[in-house]
Amino acid sequence: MGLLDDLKERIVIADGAMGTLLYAHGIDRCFEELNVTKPEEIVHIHEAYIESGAEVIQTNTYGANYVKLARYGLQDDVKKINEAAVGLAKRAAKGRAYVLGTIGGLRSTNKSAISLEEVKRTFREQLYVLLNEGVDGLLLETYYDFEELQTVLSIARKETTLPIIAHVTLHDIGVLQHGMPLAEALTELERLGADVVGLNCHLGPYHMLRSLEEVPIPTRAFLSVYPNASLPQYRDGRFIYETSEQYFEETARAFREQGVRLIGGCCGTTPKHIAAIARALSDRTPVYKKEVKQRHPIVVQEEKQTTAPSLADIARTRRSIIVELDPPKKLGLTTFLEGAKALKEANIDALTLADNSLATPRISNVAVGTIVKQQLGMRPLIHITCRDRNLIGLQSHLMGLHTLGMTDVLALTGDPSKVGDFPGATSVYDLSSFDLISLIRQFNEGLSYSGKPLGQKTNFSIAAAFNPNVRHLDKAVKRIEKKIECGAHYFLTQPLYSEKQIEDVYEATKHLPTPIYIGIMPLTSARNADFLHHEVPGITLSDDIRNRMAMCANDRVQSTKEGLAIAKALIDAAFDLFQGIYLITPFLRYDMTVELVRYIHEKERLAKERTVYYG
Ligand SMILES: Cc1cc2nc3c(=O)[nH]c(=O)nc-3n(C[C@H](O)[C@H](O)[C@H](O)COP(=O)(O)OP(=O)(O)OC[C@H]3O[C@@H](n4cnc5c(N)ncnc54)[C@H](O)[C@@H]3O)c2cc1C
Ligand code: MET
Ligand SMILES: [Zn+2]
Repeated sequence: MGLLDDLKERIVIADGAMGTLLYAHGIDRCFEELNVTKPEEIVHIHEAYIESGAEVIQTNTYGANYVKLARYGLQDDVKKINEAAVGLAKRAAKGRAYVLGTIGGLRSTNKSAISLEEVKRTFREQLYVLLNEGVDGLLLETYYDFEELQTVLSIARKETTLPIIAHVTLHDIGVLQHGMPLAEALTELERLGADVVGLNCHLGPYHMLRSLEEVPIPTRAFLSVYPNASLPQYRDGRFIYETSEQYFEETARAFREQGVRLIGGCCGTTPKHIAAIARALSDRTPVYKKEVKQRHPIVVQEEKQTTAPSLADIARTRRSIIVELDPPKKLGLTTFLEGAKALKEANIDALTLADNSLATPRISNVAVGTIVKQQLGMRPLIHITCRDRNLIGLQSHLMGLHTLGMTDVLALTGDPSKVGDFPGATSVYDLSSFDLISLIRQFNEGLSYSGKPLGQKTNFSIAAAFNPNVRHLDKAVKRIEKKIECGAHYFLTQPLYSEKQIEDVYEATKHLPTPIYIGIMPLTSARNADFLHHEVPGITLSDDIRNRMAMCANDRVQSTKEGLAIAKALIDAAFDLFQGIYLITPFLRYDMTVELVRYIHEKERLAKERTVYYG
């Protein structure tokens, strides 16, 4: 008889949390290291769960993988820690309980931070140790990212015929992080060969029950659930979980009605919770039938389509000029608004507004964008970085932009705080630019990050950054290809300072379907040129350009003229290759960008005249 035979006959009780129990005992570092340094404590916890009624226990290896152990400098101890864990669980089980080798998910919000290759490598390393040590089955748990779970489950299924339990983790009731319904996910896990499918962590019993109400009893696999004890409370600098055991007893019976066969606990649960489950389900009788609640169809109101074409569409069909005018670093908008007005009169397609560029605080670009839109009737393109807002703040920000009717956004990782005025400030980076682009695309489908319906689809047109000022242009192009896969509609480049570079960028990107706005920023002085050349990573100015600026070093009028002449030559180089031109206004010197806008329009007019004249 094995675990699967038992599950065929009856409900099986599993253990509860390890990590939060150790944390409650005052341990606030690598829990898995204790397999080696405090083995008795781990054995003691396993025993407590078995004595409470657990027939299945899991090794203390949730985070015993290369990536997570590296946070504690223990990356070389993957084998030692996993080997020890299996030994301790077996020692405690003494044949009274099945021992599952646990492997936890790596990816959370910042999906792109860990590539699938890294996921595979890390998983395999841990998997082989656990299998070699003779576990009775595998528990793949706390997978927020479904792609990751599909990947590791497929690997594990090829490597072993032992029972595999595969658990997703939800942010919200009934849906995975990108909106996939739970029932669909569990069916897919069954198809990939999991013997037991279910969910663990993050949600307490109430939300898990509501999630399971929409899940049919699987045909071949068994259903499992490991709820958290409750939502955690933050008290006196510590996280605390609280639930009554009575409540756990009641919910265990309700889980039985949902067809659950394997039931344990996740964060916050203790041997007392497991004892409560065992009491509630003392006869272990399963149910074979249930009524499945139909998922409410997601009501998504189509966003009223704006009649204005997107900046991507504009650049596909005609010359398009967008101009960056940074929100001021000091209070007061007089000069800024004069500049915006002058640019509007010069006839630009949009005003791009940076998000605290160079990690230095400026008046919020949404505040400035609102004024520009409402008072001047201009089209703002709002830059959004992942530096200053966490996943909550970013989503709230996007909802706010949608509400204000600002649909043009530039999704960026953003300059790190280290480079700015407040180097000690945190750079949040819950998401990278890739994740942010994907998030905005998901908003356009009417779903929040957690997969929850937003009630409406947003209508964002998504721009992304392209930095050709790198040693290997092909690598930068690969990055933008990845951004296109994530959902980017068009690109804005960093400022370029050589005609040859503009041609190289054209050659390297002409296969792409997305328009590119070429960045051009006029030089204002010799010092400005020297700064860019020597201190801004990636930017190189030719000797000729620096000499030209140096020749008029102390003459503002001449410097402006020379800076504009250089910029115009760059515009000439870009003109026939790219329809989109992105002018960057240096130091609120809008007189310079206004002049360049006029120059482009004039060039355009002459080009059209020539076409008419020559046919
Ligand atoms: C058009 C434009 C507008 C910008 N606006 C703002 C703004 O409003 N606020 C602000 O703070 N910053 C802004 N920046 C700066 C930007 O955040 C940094 O230049 C950033 O490094 C590149 O853009 P990203 O944030 O999309 O980074 P991503 O493309 O997401 O790159 C993030 C990080 O990955 C690494 N990386 C990037 N390219 C490569 C490569 N080829 N090879 C290896 N590693 C690489 C770098 O460490 C980089 O910092 C802007 C940049 C551009 C081009
Ligand atoms: N099962 C593991 C533990 O209890 C992981 C829980 S989810 C973070 O420590
Ligand atoms: Zn948990």
